[in-house]
Amino acid sequence: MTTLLQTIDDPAQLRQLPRSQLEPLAAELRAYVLDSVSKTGGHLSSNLGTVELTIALHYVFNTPYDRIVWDVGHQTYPHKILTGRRERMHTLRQLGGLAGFPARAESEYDTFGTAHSSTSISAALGMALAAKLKGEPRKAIAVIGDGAMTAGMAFEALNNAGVADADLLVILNDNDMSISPPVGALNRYLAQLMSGRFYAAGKDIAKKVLHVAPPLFELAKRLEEHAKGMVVPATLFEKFGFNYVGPIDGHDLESLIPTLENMKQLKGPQFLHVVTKKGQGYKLAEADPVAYHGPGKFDPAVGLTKPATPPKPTFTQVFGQWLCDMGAKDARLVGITPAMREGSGLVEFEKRFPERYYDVGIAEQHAVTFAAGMATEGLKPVVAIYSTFLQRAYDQLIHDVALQNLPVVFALDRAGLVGADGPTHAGAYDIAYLRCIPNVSIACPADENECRKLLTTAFEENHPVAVRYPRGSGVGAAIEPGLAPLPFGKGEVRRTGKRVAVLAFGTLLYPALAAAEKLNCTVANMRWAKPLDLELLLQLAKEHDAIVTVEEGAVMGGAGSAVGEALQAHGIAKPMLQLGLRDEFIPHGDPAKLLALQGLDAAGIEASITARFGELTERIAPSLKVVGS
Ligand SMILES: Cc1ncc(C[n+]2csc(CCOP(=O)(O)OP(=O)(O)O)c2C)c(N)n1
Ligand SMILES: CC(=O)[C@@H](O)[C@H](O)COP(=O)(O)O
Ligand SMILES: [Mg+2]
Repeated sequence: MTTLLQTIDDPAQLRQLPRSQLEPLAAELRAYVLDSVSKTGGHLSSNLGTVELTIALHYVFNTPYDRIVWDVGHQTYPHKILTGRRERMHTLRQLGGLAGFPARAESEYDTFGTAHSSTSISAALGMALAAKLKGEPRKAIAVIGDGAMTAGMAFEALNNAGVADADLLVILNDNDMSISPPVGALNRYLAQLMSGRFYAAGKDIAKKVLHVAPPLFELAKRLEEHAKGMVVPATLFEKFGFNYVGPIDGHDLESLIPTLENMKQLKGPQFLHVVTKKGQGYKLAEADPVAYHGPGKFDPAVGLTKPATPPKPTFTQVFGQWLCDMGAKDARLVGITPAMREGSGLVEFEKRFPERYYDVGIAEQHAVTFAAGMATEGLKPVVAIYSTFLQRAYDQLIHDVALQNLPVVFALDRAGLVGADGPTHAGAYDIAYLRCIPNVSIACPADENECRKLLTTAFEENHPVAVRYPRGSGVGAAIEPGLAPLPFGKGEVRRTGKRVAVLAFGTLLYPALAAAEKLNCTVANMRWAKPLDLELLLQLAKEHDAIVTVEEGAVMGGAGSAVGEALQAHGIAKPMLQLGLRDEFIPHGDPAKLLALQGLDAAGIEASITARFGELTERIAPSLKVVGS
């Protein structure tokens, strides 16, 4: 039997449905999302929460002519399903499959690529003003979550949009959650809006917007009424120049559709506040939206389960443990996260040291300058941040931390390829973007034990140091429990071979060792991309005919470039091969496969060395014995 959902390959078909069929459609869509995410893994709670909103938006607006920009984009699975991608949902976040976020290359309905948060209002305002300049009557809609709304960028856009003569609709999807429970004064304010006498049942609100009034007129009227003490104060969003409507129930199509239909006719900046529940409709996700924010595969009948045998600790866990241990030893340590408590491994630290734990919201720029301020007062801030999200705070890193040479530790998680999230989240650039900043050092641990030790080294230094480590686990090195550091700026030789020296930065040391074992190359674990261990480098250059560098980061400007620059500066001309991430955006997919495609697995490294320096190498052993593993 054909289901209702199967009849929708395009939102134009959705718009033909009678209103009475939308609720059954929502039920099917929700079940489809749950079923497909349980088979592929991916973002779940946020998608279960946007089912009705997605239907209502495509039902009321003439998409793709009207533009919907989804903030972060991790809530767009219902949108993907309704816009012709239903049958490809089983490929989600896999190599060659659908992306986990909106992607312009994937569909004309994905009007703007997102994944880093809080860009939607800016982008939609740009679209709205472009439409105006071109004389096109299209609408632009930004859908932004309460978490994403905490970022400075969202407020920069509101500030601009509130006085722009643009037909922009901002929809605040307020589920009272970020990935973890939301933080900050804005969250408190939104809670007040919901609990106070502003709150009205959806249908009443729908009536309120039935008469189409120019927003400025509405605002003037409200100000007048306020002066007379007749109404509650204008909301923050009205003060920003928006016509504010809400809050309304974001799961009630009978509220959403008439409200959107009416707001569609209004001119100028409009703001609709909808209230949704993260995980709506799947009891386990409703009860624990954090666990179901981005689960792996699971059986929906059972829910998430613990693996029978405990897996190797992830680098994130190694960091989290180190932070607690160092926090116990040194009361100056403070832990800072821009809204990534779980992902960055700070759950335990918050429990044990709540007074030294700071979740600042989705506010990377603020997080970095906030850390700088603390460092000026003698504290030792550790900013736990994904490599990709530190990109947001580049000026703060240079101007507020490095220029003043402040001792801030950057625990740079997700360095290198991250897999299913794809190019938006890959930590490909940190070595390149950090290396050029004076005073900043960069440690690249090769395994879990080194990670712990290098964090200690970083903490003991009196200047900014980043310790970069990848998503997931490494080789499973035994972790020494103490807090002993490794020497600052020093690497080590891990294998002595002939003629070709392979210099590895980070976890690719292990495939490099495997490749070198076959070709009888020397391998150095360089550990620091900055400062380079010059003594070791010059020694290796003297003793070998060729140098190969290996890193899980962009080749351009990366650690290999640093080696080339250093050799040149010392007047050493050596044939060099730089292996790392190519100058391209690397798609989503299984990280091991992606690394292999980049030629960064053992076989790829061996093949590249053979292709370039084959005559210098000796093929010595058929086995893949890895030194030190
Ligand atoms: C710049 C940036 N920082 C952090 C993140 C990680 N992140 C993804 S979703 C999310 C929470 C977003 O909360 P909200 O906008 O309320 O959406 P919800 O998850 O509640 O649906 C965070 C912190 C990100 N994507 N981009
Ligand atoms: C959408 C977003 O930015 C996060 O949910 C991210 O996908 C989390 O990534 P990790 O799974 O690596 O923590
Ligand atoms: Mg939210």
